[in-house]
This record gives sequence, structure tokens and C-alpha cells, in this order.
Amino acid sequence: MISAPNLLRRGCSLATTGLRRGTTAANSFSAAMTRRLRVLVDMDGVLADFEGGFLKKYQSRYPGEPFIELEDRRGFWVSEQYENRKPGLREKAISIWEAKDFFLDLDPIEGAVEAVKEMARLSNTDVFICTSPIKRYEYCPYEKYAWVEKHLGHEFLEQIVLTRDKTVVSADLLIDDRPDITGAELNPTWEHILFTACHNKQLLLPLPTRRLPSWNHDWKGILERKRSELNSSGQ
Ligand SMILES: Cc1cn([C@H]2C[C@H](O)[C@@H](COP(=O)(O)O)O2)c(=O)[nH]c1=O
Ligand SMILES: [Mg+2]
Ligand SMILES: [Mg+2]
Repeated sequence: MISAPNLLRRGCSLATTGLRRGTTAANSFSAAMTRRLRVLVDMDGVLADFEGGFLKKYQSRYPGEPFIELEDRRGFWVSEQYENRKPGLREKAISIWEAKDFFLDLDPIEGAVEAVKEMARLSNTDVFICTSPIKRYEYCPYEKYAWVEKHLGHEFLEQIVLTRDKTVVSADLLIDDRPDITGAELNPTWEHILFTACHNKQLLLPLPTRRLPSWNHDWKGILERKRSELNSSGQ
């Protein structure tokens, strides 16, 4: 049995205040307290189509250079695969996402906007957009905020976490297309759900990593499973 102060510390909300006849005060209190689920949702490759936007602008800016079809993309780093294709393409690739309007112009990934809005409306669920800006900061951080406002609405600006180290952010789930998410915290609180992208679709995942193949798949099931795991383990 978790104590009331502990429940409150863990972000539970008081769903009802009445005590029903035949139940102990402790049981009623416990049943009335609901653990909130905190979900981090990545932006590039999960909400915003970084890969598609990159390829379109790269081809238009460097029409004579070789490019990599999305179905042939392998590995998280676009810059590395381009450099391997032809030395010198790393800088050309980087110049694309360092340019003004790159992040703002990205199209939403199919189903992402509707799914995240719906996720945020679920009761006992808090959704944060957790995204890593590039270090060349002239445009990227501003444009990430502007993208969120444009596609998700002004109220979502409260939900943005910009960080280059997602391991130090505390949550229950992180939905992210990057397979290797490491940082200062060796044991992040979140469970990583790998969002399928062109660059990671071939990967065999080490257990127990789970995938969300797209926003048309059962993301609600993933949240509900996590919620019941946390409830049954008393966390
Ligand atoms: C593919 C690729 C990406 N980046 C940058 C672009 C974004 O700012 C981050 C990825 O952010 P996420 O929160 O993990 O989605 O990385 C890069 O610098 N080089 C690349 O090849
Ligand atoms: Mg990403
Ligand atoms: Mg909610």
C-alpha cells in the first residue's frame, strides 16, 4: 500500500472525495487517487517529417549531387550516410538543416497531429514534446516553437522540452525514432518506444524495446499497458 503523501508526490490526482459504505478509508483513498501518465513525444522523425523535408530541400539545392532514397536510408545520422556516399556531402547535408525555415517548413508525419492532440485530451495523461535542437541555434529553437504553435496550437507551447539530453527528463514513456538514446542519466525513468522511421525500420531491437510502427497503430494500447504496469507495480 502506498501512503497518501507518496501518491501525491507521484503526481496522482484526487478523482473523488466521497467514502463509500463498506470500504476502509485507506482503500477508498487509494482507489480515488489516480497515477498520471507522463509521455514524452519526440519531434523530428515522430511529429515532423525531418527525412522527407531534408531530401526535398537537398535535391533542390544540390541537383547535381548524389542522394539517398528514403527507402535506402540506414542509421540515424543523415550526415554520416551522405559522407559515406561521397566525401564532402556531410557539410552539404548539414547546410540544409542549418538553413532558415528548414524546421518550420517540415510537414507533419501522417496522423501525428491528431494523435498527439487526442493523447493530450486523455484523462490522467500529460504529454510533452521532447526535442533536441541543433547547436547552430539561429533558427532551429525558434522554428521548433513556431512549428508546434502552427500545427498543435498555442496551448502546446507549454508542453515543449528542448534538450540535447533526454535521459535527464523524467517521464514514463518516450516515443522517439532514435534507437540509441543515451546521456548523463544511465537509468532514465522512461521506457523508450521506438517510433519506426526509414532509417530504423531494419533494426532488430534488443528486448524489451517496443516499437510504434506509425501513428495509425495502437498508440493508446501502449499507453494503457504502461499505465497498468505502473499501477500493478505500485509506482
Ligand atoms: C539526422 C540528423 C539529425 N540531426 C539533428 C536534427 C535534430 O535537431 C536532432 C534530432 O533530434 P531528435 O530530438 O533526436 O529527433 O539531430 C543532426 O544534427 N544530424 C543528422 O544527421
Ligand atoms: Mg527524432
Ligand atoms: Mg491530459
